[in-house]
Amino acid sequence: MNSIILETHGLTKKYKQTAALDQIDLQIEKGKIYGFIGQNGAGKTTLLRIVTGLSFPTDGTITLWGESGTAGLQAQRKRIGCMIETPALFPTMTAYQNMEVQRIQRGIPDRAVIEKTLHMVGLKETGKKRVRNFSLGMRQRLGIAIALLNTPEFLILDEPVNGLDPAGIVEIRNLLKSLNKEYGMTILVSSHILEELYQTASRFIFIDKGKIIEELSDYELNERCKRHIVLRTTDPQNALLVLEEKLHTENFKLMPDGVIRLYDYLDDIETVASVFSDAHILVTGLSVSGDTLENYFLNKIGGNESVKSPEK
Ligand SMILES: Nc1ncnc2c1ncn2[C@@H]1O[C@H](COP(=O)(O)OP(=O)(O)OP(=O)(O)O)[C@@H](O)[C@H]1O
Repeated sequence: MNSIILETHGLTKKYKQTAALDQIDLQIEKGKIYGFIGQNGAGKTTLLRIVTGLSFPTDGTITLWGESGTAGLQAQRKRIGCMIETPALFPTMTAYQNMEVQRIQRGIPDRAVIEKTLHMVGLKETGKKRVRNFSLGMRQRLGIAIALLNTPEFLILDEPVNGLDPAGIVEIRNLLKSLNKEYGMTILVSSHILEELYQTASRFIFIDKGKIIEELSDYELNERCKRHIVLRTTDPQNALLVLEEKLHTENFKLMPDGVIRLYDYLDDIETVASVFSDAHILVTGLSVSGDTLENYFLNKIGGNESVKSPEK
């Protein structure tokens, strides 16, 4: 099955006493956008640097498109585009001129790739405008354009929305979605703020203190963060009938453990209690649950401290 682009097993990186990465097992599938979420110092950059060959692991294996030997990895890395450090842009040059410098440095023969790539990131019309007059969002898009120069199948971006204002975040979000949708690009993008990638990624990988602590789909994340009433009864089947017949809702879900999640009546929990009492169904638990994205993230990493971006 060739849908796995990147796979790591027991990937570990130690700096003296610090384990920047601790036994990371990871799989990245073709065609998805992965949000790689973790607070500052969690290990995101370290992992991305190892995948792109800028750094080496202390232990563990890494496989790219099925290749894991040194030469094989080097060959496969040509299929990756990355923006890990802020790209060195020449402020007095235009977007095109900056791209031309990069093209020559990287020995990419086809000049037409510049126009094509600038078009992909929505910078084709910037003409003679110098980069020093670009917004931060435009500069980040130019950085992404540079990462796209080798027409990669797999794009790796480290905190591309860091420091951007909401409009800039939307620009990058739309860009990543279109690269994924129109060009089928697989994307791994890191951030220390879940909210920033929430509407972009289709899968989320949470990292904390060098360990992967959870991986889930956008659907699962939505489910966990969606506010709902948690209803426990001794008779779930009849409880569902009561919801339909007395509260006229089908907006609920019976979970495998018999708990009912009700997505209506969140502000009227007393009514819910009273219809069950009238129907003589014993309710053993009734509470409102669900989290904001930020709380979900904070709970995952087990604390409030140092999660918020110092820049914000
Ligand atoms: N060259 C290095 N020497 C020593 N320690 C390092 C080095 N690079 C990273 N670390 C440590 O490894 C850990 C992970 O750092 P990393 O940069 O990967 O985190 P991050 O999740 O990318 O956070 P940030 O967003 O702040 O870059 C941190 O404790 C960091 O201090």
